[in-house]
Amino acid sequence: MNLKLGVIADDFTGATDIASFMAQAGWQVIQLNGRADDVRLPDDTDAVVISLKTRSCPAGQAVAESLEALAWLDAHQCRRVYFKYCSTFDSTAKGNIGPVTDALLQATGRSMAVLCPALPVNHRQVIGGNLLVNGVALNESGMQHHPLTPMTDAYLPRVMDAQSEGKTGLIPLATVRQGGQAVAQRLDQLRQQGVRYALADIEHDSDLALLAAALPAEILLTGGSGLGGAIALAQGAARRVKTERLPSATGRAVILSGSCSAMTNRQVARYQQADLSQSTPTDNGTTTAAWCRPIEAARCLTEAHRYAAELVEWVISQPGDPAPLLYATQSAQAVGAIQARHGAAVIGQAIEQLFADIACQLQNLGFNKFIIAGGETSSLVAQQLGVKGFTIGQTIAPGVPWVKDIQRPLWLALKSGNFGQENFFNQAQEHYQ
Ligand SMILES: Nc1ncnc2c1ncn2[C@@H]1O[C@H](COP(=O)(O)OP(=O)(O)O)[C@@H](O)[C@H]1O
Ligand SMILES: O=C(O)[C@@H](O)C(=O)COP(=O)(O)O
Repeated sequence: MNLKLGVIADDFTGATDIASFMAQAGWQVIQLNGRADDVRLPDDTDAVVISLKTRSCPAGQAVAESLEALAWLDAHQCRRVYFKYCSTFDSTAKGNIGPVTDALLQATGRSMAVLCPALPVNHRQVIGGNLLVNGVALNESGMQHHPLTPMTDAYLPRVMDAQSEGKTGLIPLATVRQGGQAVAQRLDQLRQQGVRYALADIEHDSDLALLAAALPAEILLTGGSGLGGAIALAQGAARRVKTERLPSATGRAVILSGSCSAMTNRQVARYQQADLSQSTPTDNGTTTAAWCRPIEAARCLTEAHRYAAELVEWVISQPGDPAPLLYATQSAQAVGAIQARHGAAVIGQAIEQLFADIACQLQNLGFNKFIIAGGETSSLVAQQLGVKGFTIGQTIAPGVPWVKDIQRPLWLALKSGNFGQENFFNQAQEHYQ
């Protein structure tokens, strides 16, 4: 095995995101659940993406699991390592992007890392070191309300320096656009200034292409999925024309939404609009379509097992088309009130676990398609479904492909909180064959 790129991703939606961009560029990509030592990789594998759930866990655990993943990549003769984190730089106050980057730098013997969260196709740009989401500053984009990793500062050098051992410097947009030599000179200059992390300004995909071509091999790669896709393209990956596989129309599907991101809120609202004549009242007096059911957060704490069984019964009693949706998705205000009552981590984990329990029971009952919204949610569900690895299928929306369990006839769509159009849940179901 001689992998061109090995990616260590801090959650599962992020992993499918970067895997899909590299696959679209023509690479053979396998996504693994952790180290997955017993998965046999196809001989022509170009890149492996190791999916972890390390975005919001304690920094020490994130470092340890990332180093284990690195050891696996080393053992598979991986030429280049990429640490994939969120295009909105999601991290807690204590990390984990900084600590993991520092640990990977030390373990790989490199002195500098590039930071490149930008993903222009999904409207994430870095200009003057500031991260813009849909044209507004990160801290005004809705990400300031994230349940686990609220982002309250758009100026990334400050965010990175607060959680890492080194100092961040900028590769300005003009330098990126001058290409290879200018970027190399800027990296040298930053190195002489004692800078350890070089944050790249990126406005368009064309800037990513220039950066991908300019970065020397001794720089540790870190960032969102945009740079990963650009690296695959830069290496002439579009040599393979693949027929992408699609989920089978036979077998049942369910949608589980544990994301409270702004776009997921709109997607859940849109999915319920399909036929309001069939709406039913919910406990808080609002109405929801017959195939959609909100989760009552407190019951995940007080009677988790009974509640999971009740929700499974409800899912299997639904006609199935459209796929039933269970959602914990709520507005930032409602989430704030729930967290104040129960604690953010406690309630977050309880809801994730409820979804994972439901998914496992439904899988045992023959469900073969799972559409999951939310990175932490998707990560726990995929881990507990026991998926060892995934092959990458057709793209539903930029950064969200259908993926197939490498060993079983089981399909998943793992949707990052803010990815996809408003009608994503319907779109995902239009891909069956
Ligand atoms: N109604 C709710 N109240 C409190 N926390 C919630 C609620 N719904 C979901 N959560 C938690 O919020 C977190 C959302 O994170 P995640 O799944 O990564 O979504 P995203 O992709 O939008 O970041 C999860 O831990 C989830 O369990
Ligand atoms: O880079 C991205 O934006 C995504 O790949 C990602 O990591 C999103 O995280 P979640 O919204 O928590 O799924």
